[in-house]
Amino acid sequence: MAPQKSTYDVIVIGAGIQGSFTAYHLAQRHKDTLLLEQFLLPHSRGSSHGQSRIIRSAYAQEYYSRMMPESFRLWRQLEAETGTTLYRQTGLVLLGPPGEPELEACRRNLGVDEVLDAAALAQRFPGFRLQAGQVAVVDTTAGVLFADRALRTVQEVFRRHGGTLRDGQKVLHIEPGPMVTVTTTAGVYKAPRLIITAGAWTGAFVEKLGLRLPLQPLRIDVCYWREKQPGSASLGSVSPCFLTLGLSQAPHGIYGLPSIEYPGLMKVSHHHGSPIDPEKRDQTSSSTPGPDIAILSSFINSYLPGLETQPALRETCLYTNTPDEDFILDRHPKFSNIVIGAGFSGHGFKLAPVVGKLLCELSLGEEPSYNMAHFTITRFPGVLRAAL
Ligand SMILES: Cc1cc2nc3c(=O)[nH]c(=O)nc-3n(C[C@H](O)[C@H](O)[C@H](O)COP(=O)(O)OP(=O)(O)OC[C@H]3O[C@@H](n4cnc5c(N)ncnc54)[C@H](O)[C@@H]3O)c2cc1C
Ligand SMILES: O=C(O)[C@@H]1CCCCN1
Repeated sequence: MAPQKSTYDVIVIGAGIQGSFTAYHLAQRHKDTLLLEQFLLPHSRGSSHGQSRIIRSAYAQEYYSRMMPESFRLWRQLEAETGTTLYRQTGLVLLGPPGEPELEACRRNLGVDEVLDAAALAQRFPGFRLQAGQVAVVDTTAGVLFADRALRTVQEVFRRHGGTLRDGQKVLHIEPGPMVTVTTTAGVYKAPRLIITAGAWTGAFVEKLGLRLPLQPLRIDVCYWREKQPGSASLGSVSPCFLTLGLSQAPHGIYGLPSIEYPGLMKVSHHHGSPIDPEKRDQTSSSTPGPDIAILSSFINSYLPGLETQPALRETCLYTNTPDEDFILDRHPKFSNIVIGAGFSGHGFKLAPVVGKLLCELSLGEEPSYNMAHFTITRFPGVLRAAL
């Protein structure tokens, strides 16, 4: 057997959606790229699994909404390149109290004048019942990304462009230097550039490289609720995604997507979870309904009368949050040939094509295509440990 190749132009650690898109951009630019993943693919232990994610232009922060046209374009390009459907336009309803600052900022950034009241919303989307005094803003560009399929597709194209993907290899050690050495459970690899996109594991990882990043992994309970009338909230019906802003009973927001994963079951969950060590995620039981489920049940009872009020199914997923919920996309302050992409705080999937492009640009020493001020490591004080 020929000895395994061990030297590359770039090594990317973590084959979730961010690492996979980063590797895809690098390979498209003819960089000899190695993408390493600790688990056998596909897997459901990180943040990128499941069949659906929301994609929307509606963002309160202009620096994200400005990236969305390019992200939509790159998703379409991937669809065209592979002949695969990855996106379904459904629209998205943002709902909350009138004048709520985030809702207003989203409306402004969308360039939408219209604000719907309960009657207007019910006419457009019959499944929704707004509460008195609340309003809705509609993002017509929004829809659902077919997440598992998207991840598989981007990895396939990466390979087609000559990239190497090795799964079932956990990275154990990184030795910085002009040639970075990466030791895994199965081999030793070298490259002049390294990119770390290790999701919820990133904090522990970079700690060994002298960085204390404020990354908090959260365990998210994903809940599915049965349609009383089968098919009423399916992709084929007039059923949009939705997101609440500024509701007092759910300050982090409640969101939902039409029934996709499981016919007849609509996903409705909190945009929040409980702190967890990613290595111990299965040690906490999720079988007993907690207070968060009671809030969701009550929300469904009021706003989505077409659904039953007890969850039919619960799954788990991981967020990795930063304190300001903005991403970290930056070079290591001391080792500039090591780039870090982390802290996607539960909203990174839709932007992965642009994130991948930015991480690729940072790694190749190019001027990034967008203003990176909100994504720097140094916005957090005291991240560089004195010892290094
Ligand atoms: C329930 C839920 C709903 C969401 N909804 C939306 C949404 O609607 N819209 C949206 O835009 N975003 C959404 N997100 C967020 C989005 O899914 C994440 O931001 C995104 O998947 C993060 O991808 P990642 O590549 O950073 O992490 P991951 O997918 O976790 O990838 C990191 C990878 O690194 C690997 N790794 C870690 N350590 C090592 C090691 N030592 N060696 C080798 N490999 C390693 C891991 O195994 C993992 O595969 C949601 C997330 C969740 C959990
Ligand atoms: O990024 C998004 O669009 C969604 C919003 C709701 C929570 C999960 N992420």
